[in-house]
Amino acid sequence: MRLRNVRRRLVLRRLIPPLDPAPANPGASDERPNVANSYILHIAQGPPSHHFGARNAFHGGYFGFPTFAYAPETPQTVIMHSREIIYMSEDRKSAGHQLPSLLDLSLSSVPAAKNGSTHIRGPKASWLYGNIIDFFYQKNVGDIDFKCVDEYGTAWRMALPFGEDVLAVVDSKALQHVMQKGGYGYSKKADTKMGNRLIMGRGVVWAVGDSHVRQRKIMTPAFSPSHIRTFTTMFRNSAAKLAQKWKDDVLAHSDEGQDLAINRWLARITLDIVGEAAFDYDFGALENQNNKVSKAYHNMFSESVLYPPKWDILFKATWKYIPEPILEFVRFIPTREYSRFRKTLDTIEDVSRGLVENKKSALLAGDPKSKDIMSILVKANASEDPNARLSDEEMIAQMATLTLAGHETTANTLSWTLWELAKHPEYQTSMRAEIAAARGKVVARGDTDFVLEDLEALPYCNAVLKETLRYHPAVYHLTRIAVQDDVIPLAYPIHSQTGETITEIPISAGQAVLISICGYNRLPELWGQDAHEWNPMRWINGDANMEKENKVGVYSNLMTFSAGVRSCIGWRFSVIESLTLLVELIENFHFSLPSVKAEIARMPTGLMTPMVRDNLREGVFMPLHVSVVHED
Ligand code: HEM
Repeated sequence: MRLRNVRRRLVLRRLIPPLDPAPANPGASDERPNVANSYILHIAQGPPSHHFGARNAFHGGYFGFPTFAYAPETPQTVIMHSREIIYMSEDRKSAGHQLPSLLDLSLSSVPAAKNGSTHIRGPKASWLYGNIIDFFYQKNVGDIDFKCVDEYGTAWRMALPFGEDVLAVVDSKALQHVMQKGGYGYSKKADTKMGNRLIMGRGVVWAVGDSHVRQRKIMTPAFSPSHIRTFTTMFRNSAAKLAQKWKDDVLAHSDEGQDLAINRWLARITLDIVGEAAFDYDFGALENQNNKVSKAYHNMFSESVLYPPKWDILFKATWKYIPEPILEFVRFIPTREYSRFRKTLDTIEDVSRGLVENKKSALLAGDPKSKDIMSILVKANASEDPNARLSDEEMIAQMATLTLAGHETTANTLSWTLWELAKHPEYQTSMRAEIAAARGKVVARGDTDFVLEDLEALPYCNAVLKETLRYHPAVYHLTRIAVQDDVIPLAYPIHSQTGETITEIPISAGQAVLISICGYNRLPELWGQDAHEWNPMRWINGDANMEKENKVGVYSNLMTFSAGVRSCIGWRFSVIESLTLLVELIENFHFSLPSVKAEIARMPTGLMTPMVRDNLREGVFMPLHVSVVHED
């Protein structure tokens, strides 16, 4: 450690001219900053949200350099202590520049971890690939996480390529600290951010720092509980359309029912639903599976992300060193992943561009009634306040974001739900009975269909959905990077390599953290000894994780929709939509395992994707036998 510091200082002296005596910290403290531990940054002039010259930064720790950046236009010296900017030269201040917000710092300016989590136990890893290959080639998503929890407890150490250390956590207190209390203290990694950009554009999933704060704030009203409720009738109508389609066309000539690739139908209906809710636009996916948007998304992840080539794993590990404007060009690399992402994004952006223009004209022509999400965003854009507006590019990106984030994940969750129900028909029977009883009440009060309160009062249906969200979280991992030095507390102590008990983990700025959603959702300490079983009764009997002290996640103490300032904005949308579809399907159809035996695997395609083990070429595939429920 000392050697590394000495090396750092020597390199620093050679690279950077001597500093003036260090100024007092302009903040509350009048202590002189410790220049030896400071980082020197030359920043470029730019608009307030510009990620200044730090884009051009070397990532310190790897080569033993301090974090250092140089931008040739109007360079500006700033001294940073850790990630805090403690000094800005007078000429810059007198030119009206302010100390930039911490949030504005690009990830590439984060110094690499100093101590990391080296005393924490973890599986062996190769220096070149870390444990990444194991993750991409695991038989079923979660295999590695569950094994590590068994062996090391609620936190363990793994590696990313080129020996970068990553701290994996499933501990409730740690996750609460990192995701909720930490606010923006843990940001997205450069490769994750770029990955988000490639599939969704520069919308809210991609944005970090101030840009995220602004985008999220503008979008939040469109996802308020009261607004999402207004979609219930549309969800019900769409569910009824799917049921009718199956009865009239698909199953009409087979009394005994037949095997269906239910995932495809679910992807089509959830795409139509998000189209209507987000743009008031009918993608027409249910009627026409060859419509261009459905076709673009069909098997997008399984055909691009599954089993990535090794060169690409290493290539992505270098992205944090590459300035973002240059990284943009990876879109044009003619390999299966980058071409597929680019073509899909271009397709949805084309549709969105036209719709944004139509919405703008409709609003100008005085159509204030539209309740779809895009109309709300276009209306928000009439604000005088630039912080309450989205650019056209951002608006288009939000649409690409909502279309992808809003349909694949929900369709995936519903596929897993019906599969579990096919294996556990007793739950279908209980659900059908409670739906029939509720239907009786609806008829008795003179209504034609369920309202949201009726659906929310169905114990088995809600329990089955929650249990599937716990057991098969569509997004199973998130990665973050610590913006500043921190201490992560643990609810469940672990043992270090030398056998000491560890109750908290000090980390340095730059430390990568892996949030194992699938691991947390199956932690025996929280969910009981049967955590690895799909058992909806835990929600009915009250044995599910009811932890109050270290509550984490936005829904039912699950991590499935993440937590904190970047939690899933669409979780309510998804839960109500899923419940609506599930109730309609169980009321009208029986689901059982297909006539041809198929081993369903949880494949790592970026999402936890159901695929048939012997038929991976088919892509996402959940074949189930479906037959119509006949009234007695
Ligand atoms: C079962 C269904 C769903 C699951 C499991 C899910 C899961 C997640 C997770 C884990 C995140 C955090 C991602 C990250 O930090 O990188 C997220 C973010 C997000 N989700 Fe969902 N989601 C679902 C459905 C939806 C729906 C229906 C919508 C919209 C209609 C939606 C829109 C979003 C958006 C916009 C974000 C980004 C939030 C931000 O960064 O501020 N999701 N989702």
